[in-house]
Amino acid sequence: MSHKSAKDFFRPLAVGAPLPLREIPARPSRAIHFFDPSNEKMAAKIPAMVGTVDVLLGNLEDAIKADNKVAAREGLVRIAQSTDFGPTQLWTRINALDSPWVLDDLTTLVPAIGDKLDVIMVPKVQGAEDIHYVDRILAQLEAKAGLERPILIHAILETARGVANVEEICGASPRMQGLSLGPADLAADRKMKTTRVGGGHPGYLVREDAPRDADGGFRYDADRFRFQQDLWHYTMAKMVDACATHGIYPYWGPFGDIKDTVACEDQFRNAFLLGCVGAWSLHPVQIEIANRVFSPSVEDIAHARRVVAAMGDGTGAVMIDGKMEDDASLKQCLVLVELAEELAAIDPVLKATYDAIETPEA
Ligand SMILES: CC(C)(COP(=O)(O)OP(=O)(O)OC[C@H]1O[C@@H](n2cnc3c(N)ncnc32)[C@H](O)[C@@H]1OP(=O)(O)O)[C@@H](O)C(=O)NCCC(=O)NCCSC(=O)C[C@](C)(O)C(=O)O
Ligand SMILES: [Mg+2]
Repeated sequence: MSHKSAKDFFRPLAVGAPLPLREIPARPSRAIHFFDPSNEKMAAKIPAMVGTVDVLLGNLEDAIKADNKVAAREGLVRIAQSTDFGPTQLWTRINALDSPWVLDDLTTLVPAIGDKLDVIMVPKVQGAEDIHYVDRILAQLEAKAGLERPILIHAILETARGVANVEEICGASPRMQGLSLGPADLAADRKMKTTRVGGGHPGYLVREDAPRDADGGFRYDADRFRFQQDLWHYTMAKMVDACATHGIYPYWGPFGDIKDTVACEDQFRNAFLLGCVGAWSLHPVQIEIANRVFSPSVEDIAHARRVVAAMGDGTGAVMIDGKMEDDASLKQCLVLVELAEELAAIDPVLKATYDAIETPEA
């Protein structure tokens, strides 16, 4: 296998294409809100959603009927050209690389709205070769269109091979912005036996030990505590490590049970706690959940600022509320404080909330 030199990695892949980025900016992306640009009712709502959600994503792949693929592509061009997105990012999800639509997706979108598109989400990525293909064709199209900044790539992890190759996918191009977990396609590809789009399953559980009866035997009753386990823990943790290693961002994907906002919140919070920066929203009701869950809480920020103030130059150890704090726990607190600052910069309500927290004297 041949490897690029470190310097080659940051040279454009086509003459005249913009220089690749050396770091992926930490732009807030708590909710990636999906809409179908061929659905007129949905599309009509998009301009008014600018500023209420971090990312608006015009979906061209699954969930768009085959007969509407061209209308969705053209609808996205129209919406992008006629909307001022302000602080909100515009992303798209193109069709799969083996589909009859993807070449036209790329050759239409980049010249028409490449200056407005921040990120292109690529579904069903299997390995680095898929990223290399998109990387080169984007460079050619960017050069032709005279674009000044590179469009970034986000891969969906939704095949067993993609999961096995997750590290090479993350490191395949300086365009790589992040990964989302696609629980529906991944379940099908692995032949998992859940038919749900994300979430737990009542059959995937651990049961309390059988209690002993009076003569020292066991009572194997069905009626014992059961704890549902997380079907997605392994994949999510693997994805988070791969993204952190390569300096890109991990996301939970969709939660299909739109009416169960409580379980959606749980799924999103698990992802937040494990290191993800956001999740997808499929319906307007999920935007508020993601915005809340992927923003550090007032309690977390109050605590983190206390630790920052108490740690002075960042070395040594102190006691706060009976707990030891040191260099490492200070770093944990700085993760939350820095995230809060990034979010406050684009979310005035959150800024006011964080500003109102009493900060202790150093
Ligand atoms: C779930 C559905 C069918 C319910 O649609 P509905 O019309 O039944 O919902 P509703 O509650 O009746 O809608 C209320 C209002 O909100 C509007 N609305 C509703 N949704 C949206 C939206 N997203 N954006 C903007 N507006 C929206 C809708 O048009 C309606 O407007 P109205 O009040 O004027 O009548 C609908 O919300 C929808 O189609 N959402 C997007 C689905 C989607 O993008 N799926 C693909 C991503 S998941 C995936 O691909 C898997 C993955 C990763 O690949 C893998 O795991 O493998
Ligand atoms: Mg999928």
